[in-house]
This record gives sequence, C-alpha cells and structure tokens, in this order.
Amino acid sequence: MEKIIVHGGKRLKGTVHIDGAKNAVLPIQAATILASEGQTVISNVPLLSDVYTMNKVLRFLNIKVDFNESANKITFDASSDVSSEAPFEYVSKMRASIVVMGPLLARLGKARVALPGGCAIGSRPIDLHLKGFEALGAHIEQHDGYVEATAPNGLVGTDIYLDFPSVGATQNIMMAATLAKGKTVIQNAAREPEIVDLANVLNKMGASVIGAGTEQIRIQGVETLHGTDHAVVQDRIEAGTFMIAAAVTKGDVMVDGAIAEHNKPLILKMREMGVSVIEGDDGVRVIGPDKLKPVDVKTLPHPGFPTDMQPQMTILQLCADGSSSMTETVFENRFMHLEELRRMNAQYTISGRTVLMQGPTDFNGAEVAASDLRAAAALVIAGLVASGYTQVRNLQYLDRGYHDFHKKLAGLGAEIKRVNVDEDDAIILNQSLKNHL
Ligand SMILES: CC(=O)N[C@H]1[C@@H](OP(=O)(O)OP(=O)(O)OC[C@H]2O[C@@H](n3ccc(=O)[nH]c3=O)[C@H](O)[C@@H]2O)O[C@H](CO)[C@@H](O)[C@@H]1O
Ligand SMILES: C=C(OP(=O)(O)O)C(=O)O
Repeated sequence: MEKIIVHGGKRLKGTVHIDGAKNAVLPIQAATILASEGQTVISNVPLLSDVYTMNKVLRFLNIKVDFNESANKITFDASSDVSSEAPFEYVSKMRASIVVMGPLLARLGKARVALPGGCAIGSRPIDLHLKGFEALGAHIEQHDGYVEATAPNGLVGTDIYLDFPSVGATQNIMMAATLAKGKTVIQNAAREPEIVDLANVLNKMGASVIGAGTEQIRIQGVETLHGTDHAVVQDRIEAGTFMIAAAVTKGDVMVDGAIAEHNKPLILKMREMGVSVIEGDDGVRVIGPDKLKPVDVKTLPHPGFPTDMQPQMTILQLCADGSSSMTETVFENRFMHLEELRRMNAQYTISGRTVLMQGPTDFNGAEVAASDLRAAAALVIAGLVASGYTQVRNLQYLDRGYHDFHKKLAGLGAEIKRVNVDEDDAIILNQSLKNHL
C-alpha cells in the first residue's frame, strides 16, 4: 500500500511548475479519433494515470498512440479503420472515456460505449450527452450496460439547449457536430477554459467551431478532419491547489505557468481572505498572511468558483479565524473529505449542500483515506499545516490528476515522503515515523 506521509509546519517557499491540464488533454486525446488523415501531435501532456487510461481506450479503437513521456508528447495516428466500441474495462476506470462517443459517432455513424456509472462525488448521469446526440439525428439504445448510438446516414446539425452547462456534454456534442451536415448551435454551453482548448484543436484539425468560452457555441460541419499539432493549456486546478498550499502554510510561492485569468474566482476569494496574490505573465505568486479571514463560497460552473477546487478551499477556510461556509452546487456528494478531516480536528456542520466551518482549526496529524482525486489533494494540504504526522492513503485517486505531487511540495520545502508499505510495516512505521522523513 502506498501512502504519503507529511510532517506539518513548514512554510512553503520557492517556485513550482504547473503541468498541462488533465481536463483539457482527455477530450483532446478523444478528438484525435476525428482525424482520418495525418498524425496529431499533442505536447505539454501531463503524466497522469487518466492519460494512460485514455491511451488504452484509443489503442483498443485501433488508433496508433506513441507516448514520448520524457518529452510530454503523444503522437496519434487514426488514419486506419477505427472500431466503434469502448468497453466497460476502461470506461469503469475513468468516466471521462465517455467523450470518445461524440467523435466515434461523427466519424463512423455509430458508437457503442459502456455506461460510465457514478463515482464518489455524485451520480453523474450522461442524459445531456445522449439528448444532444439524439437532437443531431442519432438513434440511442441501451443494452447490457452499454449505450449504442447509430446514425447510418450521418448526423445533421441543429439547435441544442443544454439544461445544465455540462462540460462533458458540451465537448461530446461539439465533437459530434464537427462532421455533421450543416450548422449546430449549442445554447447554455459550458464555458470552461478546457472547452476553449478543445475548440482550438478542432479548428486546427479543419473544423469550424466559433464561440467556445461563451454560452453559445456554433459549429459548421465539414467533410473531413486531419491531424495537427497542439500544446495543452496549463492545469488551472493543479495551479489552484498549489496556490492554496502556499497560502495555508503562510508561504511565498511562485506558481509558474498558472494563468491568472483561468483562476479568477479562486484568486478573488483568496484576496478576500487576506492572501496576497500577485498576477504575472508567467505565473501567479501567492503569499500567505499570518491570519486568514473567513469567507463564504459557492461552487458554480465556470466562470464561477470551480467544484474541483472545493475540497482544497475548505482547508483554507477551516484555517481562517471565524466561521466560513461552502455550498457545493455542482455535485451532490463532494464533502467526503470532511469526514476524514474530522479525525484531524476539523469542526463543522453539514446542512444539505452547505457546510459551515468553524476556524481557526488546529489540525492534528492522523491517518486518513482519500475518497476521490481532489479529496486526496485536500488531505495532503491539511497535513502540511497539521501538528505531527499525517498519512494519506488511496493515492490512486491523487495519481489521476497530479504528477509528482509530493515531489513538487518537497521542492517547496515541505517535509513529505511517499512510501510503499505492507500492513505489518505500517504498524512499525506508525511507531517510528520520525525516522522516515
Ligand atoms: C474530465 C473532466 O473534464 N472532468 C470535469 C468535468 O466533469 P463532467 O464533464 O463529468 O462534469 P459535468 O459538467 O458534465 O457535470 C456537472 C453536473 O451536471 C450533471 N450532469 C452532467 C451531464 C449529464 O448528462 N447530466 C447531468 O445531470 C452531473 O451529474 C453534475 O452534477 O466537469 C466537472 C464540473 O466542472 C469537473 O468537476 C470535472 O473535473
Ligand atoms: C472530478 C474530477 O475529474 P473527473 O471528471 O475525471 O472525475 C476532477 O478532476 O476533480
């Protein structure tokens, strides 16, 4: 079993470099299915387990995938025959595999993809994706845990209104519409920077996508798409996670490569708490104050406060001097990290979708288990300010979205180590933690 062990109390100082965005690269990997001619070369690719899973899905679909890890570059060749089925083995590992459906349907007129199911943070249905495909003329059936979409005569452009600005549905419909006959308009589209990055790649491949980043995206269908080169946008969630780690430890950190514009709600809330955030062309510098002021936060689709920063933000709020609230409106079950934090001395009450937190918290080190990706990051951040030793388990979640998280924190002066221990070793380790750091 792997664990991260943190000895809290160090102020983080120095520069940390941010990788390409997980949530941008995954749909871009899927978009390479659309290129029936030439190769697509994607650079600034983060070395994350989700990226490897998406590569496996694509290889299963008969696409050539060559990952040059030392150069953070993947070359895709989808010029041969592509197959239409994404099996349960991969989709169950990573929900984002569902975004292969739009490109497959566009290119082949059919797609058979395992239904992704929910995860720890919520039920996560795909009804909006499927309604979009149906509006484009696809016939949808569900059998044996798979969803099958067929459009033997091709898709036809239309106006689609999303009941909620779903990121995945916007991406899937946008990709499906690139090869549809005529024009598609997506109303109430998601506006995340990762949508813009995907639209940029599609346009370089020969598509005509206008308005990405606004609530109305217009796509004029074209006959074929071809390969291209593209560098993935920086990860605003990884950047935000380090910004919070810097602030909560009263540190002084340059988050190199962070794009301030993509993290505006977080930056403004951090300033409200008394954190000094200096925006530059090459990154964002964060200086934590001696005392944090309490603040109320509500998650919303972009440009609102991102749900993927919610667990990390609650650590900062718990350290503030007074009571703060967090309301989670995007996912129905994203407070699971708080149960673990209670074991580290966090004081809070949950009422529906809102948690009321009482700070400042004197976090005590404890052994805690992550329930999902951002919960894992939040628990490690709590460990950075806790007295004594914190051990975080279930690192498979962390590896979905952060490459070398512990090494980056160690580079900023944190006392942190990742160890691989069996259960017996763990008992000995608990008795002699100091020798391990
Ligand atoms: C790989 C990736 O990019 N993941 C991100 C993406 O996930 P993802 O694309 O899954 O998130 P969505 O924006 O689709 O989901 C937001 C909400 O809409 C609901 N919903 C969504 C689709 C649908 O058909 N029906 C429906 O009800 C979901 O259950 C959820 O409550 O956006 C989320 C919201 O910013 C982020 O937390 C994830 O990190
Ligand atoms: C929820 C997340 O990702 P996914 O949609 O891939 O589960 C996340 O990145 O925090």
